Amino acid sequence: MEQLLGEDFNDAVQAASSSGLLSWVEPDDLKLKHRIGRGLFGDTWLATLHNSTEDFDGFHEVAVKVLPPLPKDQVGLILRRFERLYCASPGLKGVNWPQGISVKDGKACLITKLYEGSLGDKMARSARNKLLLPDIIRYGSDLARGVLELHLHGSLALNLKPCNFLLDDQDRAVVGEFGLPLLFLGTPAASSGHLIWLGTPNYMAPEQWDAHVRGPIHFETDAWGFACSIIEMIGGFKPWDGMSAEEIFSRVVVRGQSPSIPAGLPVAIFKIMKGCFEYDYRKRPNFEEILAAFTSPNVLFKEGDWVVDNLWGHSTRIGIVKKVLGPEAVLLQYCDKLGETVVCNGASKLNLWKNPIHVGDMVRVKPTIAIPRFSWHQNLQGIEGAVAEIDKQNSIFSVKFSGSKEVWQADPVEIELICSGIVAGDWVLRKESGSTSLAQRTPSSVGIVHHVQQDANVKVAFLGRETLWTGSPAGLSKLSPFCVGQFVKLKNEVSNPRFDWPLKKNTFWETGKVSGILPNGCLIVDFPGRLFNSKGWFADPQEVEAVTLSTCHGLIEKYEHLEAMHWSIRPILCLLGFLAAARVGTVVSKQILQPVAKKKKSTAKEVSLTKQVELQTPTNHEPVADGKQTGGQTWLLPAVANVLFKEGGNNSS
Ligand SMILES: Nc1ncnc2c1ncn2[C@@H]1O[C@H](COP(=O)(O)OP(=O)(O)OP(=O)(O)O)[C@@H](O)[C@H]1O
Repeated sequence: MEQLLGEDFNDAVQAASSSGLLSWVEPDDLKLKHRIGRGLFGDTWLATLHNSTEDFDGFHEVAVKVLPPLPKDQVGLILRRFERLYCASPGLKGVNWPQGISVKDGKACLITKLYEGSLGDKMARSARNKLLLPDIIRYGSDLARGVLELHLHGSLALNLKPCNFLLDDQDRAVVGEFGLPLLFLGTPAASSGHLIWLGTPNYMAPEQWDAHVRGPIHFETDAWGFACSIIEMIGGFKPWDGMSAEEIFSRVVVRGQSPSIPAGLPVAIFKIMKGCFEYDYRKRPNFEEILAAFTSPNVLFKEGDWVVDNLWGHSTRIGIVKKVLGPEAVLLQYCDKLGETVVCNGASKLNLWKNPIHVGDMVRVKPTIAIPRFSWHQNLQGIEGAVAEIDKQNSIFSVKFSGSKEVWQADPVEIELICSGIVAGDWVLRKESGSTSLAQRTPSSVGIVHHVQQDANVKVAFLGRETLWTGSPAGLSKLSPFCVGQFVKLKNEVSNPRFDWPLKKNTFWETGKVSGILPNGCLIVDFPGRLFNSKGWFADPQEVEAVTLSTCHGLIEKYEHLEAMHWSIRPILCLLGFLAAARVGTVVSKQILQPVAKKKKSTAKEVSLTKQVELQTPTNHEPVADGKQTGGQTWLLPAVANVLFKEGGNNSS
C-alpha cells in the first residue's frame, strides 16, 4: 500500500489545518521524547512543544498521539474526518480535546494536554488491579458527564476503556481519547495490514464489530464500552480477558453474550449496567440516565420522572413518579383514564420512558389500538395531532387535531410520534441514495426508521451505513415490512447480491427463511438443509422479495417453495414415494400372484388331504386311476371333496 510520506503528507495536513479548524504545529516545534503508551490507534508519546510569542519563548510538555501511517489514497478523506471531529474546541471540561496537529516522520500527530496518567495506570498500581467502589462511582460520574458533553456536541467516543480515561491533578477523570476509530473507519491500517476495528475488542458493543452490516453505531454504543470499563475497575481484569478477537466476536456478536455484572453494586448502578449490555443499542440507556445513576447510585428514580411499567406482564402503562419512598419504592401516578396513584415497591422493575413525548410533538393513535382508553373520536384514528399540553400534576396528555377545535385526552402508551406519516419502526425506501462510506457498494436504500425528531426530521438505519441517516421524510416512501419467519428470495434483476447467496443446482437462487432482522434492516436468512455456515447468511432488504405459496406460479414453483419451507420436505416426500411404490408393488404382485398361489395352495392341500385320507384308509397300495379309488373306499371321496371346497373358500375370503 502506497503511503503518503514526508513533504507530501506535511503539505496535506497543513492544507487541512489552513482552514483554521485544526491548529497546525510546525514539526520542528514538536520534540517527541519517549513513548508512554501503545495501542491499536497509534502510540502515545511524551513530547515538548516549543511556544514562541513576541515576548515569550518557552517549552512545555504535552502528550502526542502518533497515528499509524495513512494510506495515500485515503489521506484526503481521513483529514476531512479529522476536521469534522476536532473542529474548533467547544471547551468541553470532561474531554481531553486535541490542541493541535503536526506531522512527524510522515505520521499525523495529535497534540493534547499532558495529564497525570490514566485510570488504567492507577489500576495497575493498586492491589489486584482493582479500585474501591466509592472511587469507581466518583470516576464513573466524571466520565459519564464527559461522554454526555461529547454526545451533546455530536461526537462519539467509541474507544472507552480505563487506559483512555485520564486523571487530572485534582484526581478527576476525563475522556482521554475519542472518535479516533471513526477516522480510520473502513481503511486498512497501513502499519499492520489488518483492518482497524471501531474500538478495542474487549470493550466493543455488538454493532461496533461490523457496523456496515450490524450497525448503526449511535450514542448508546458508548454505553457498552463504559459498562465494560466499570466492570474492569471493580474486578481488576478486563471483560473477556485472555480471549482472541475471534472468540470475543463469537460470544458478543454471534451468541449475544455480555460480560457478567458483579453483585453488590448500588441498585441504580446495577440496573443501569444491565441496560448498557442490551444487544440492541436502542434499548440501552443514554448518558443522561447513566450520569443520573452514578450521581445518585441508591436512587432509582426521582420525582417527576416518566416511567414505563411492565410489572403486570399484560399491559404496559406510563406513569409519573410522584414521590420517592425508598431505594426500591416510589409513589406512582398512571397517565391512563383511571389516573390511579399506587405505591410501587419493586421500582427496579420500572424503566425510564426513553423517548418521552413533549408538548408540540406530532402524534397519532397507534394503529394497533382498536379502542383507546380515553374517549377518542373514531374519525381521529390515524390522523396526526399536536400535543397541546402535558399536565404533570394530573398526568394528563392533551392532543389537538388540525381539523378539530376540541382538545382530546390521550394515554401516552397509546400514541406515537409521527412525522409526515412516518413513525419509528417503519420500513422505508430512500428515493435517492448516495454513498457516503468507503465501501465500494452504496448503502442499501431500504432501511428502518429509528427516531422521529422534533425538528421534523427522521433518523433511519440503512444497511451499509455505519451511522444513522438523518433527513426529511419527504425523501422516503413507506414499504411493507419484512418479518421473522417470512420466506424470501433474490429479486430477478439481482445478479450480484451484496452477500453470498446459495445457488440451487448451480442455476437458481435458493429461497431462504428470515430468522432475524438487524436494526438496520439487514435480514439474517436460514436455508433449509444448509446448516453449516459459520458466518451466517445475510440479505440486503433491497435485493429480496417475500415469497408465499400464492405468489408462486405453477405447481413446480409451489413445490419448490414448499421444499424451501423445510429441509425435511424432500426426504419425507422421498420416503412417502418409496412407501407408496412399495405398497403399490405389493398390491400388484398380490393381484398377479394370488391366483397362482391359490392354485398351488389348493393343489398342495388336495394332495395333503388325499394323503391324510390315504393314511386313514386301510393300507391298500393299489394305484388310483382317474380320481377313482379302486377297491371298496370310494365312499370317502365326496366327504374329502366337501372339506377341500370349504377350506378353499375360507382361504380366498
Ligand atoms: N494526555 C495524556 N497524558 C498523560 N498520559 C497519557 C495521555 N494520553 C495517553 N497517556 C498514557 O498513555 C497510555 C495509553 O496509551 P495509548 O492511548 O497509546 O494506548 P491505548 O489506550 O491502549 O491505545 P488506543 O487508544 O490506541 O487503543 C495511558 O495509559 C497513559 O499512561
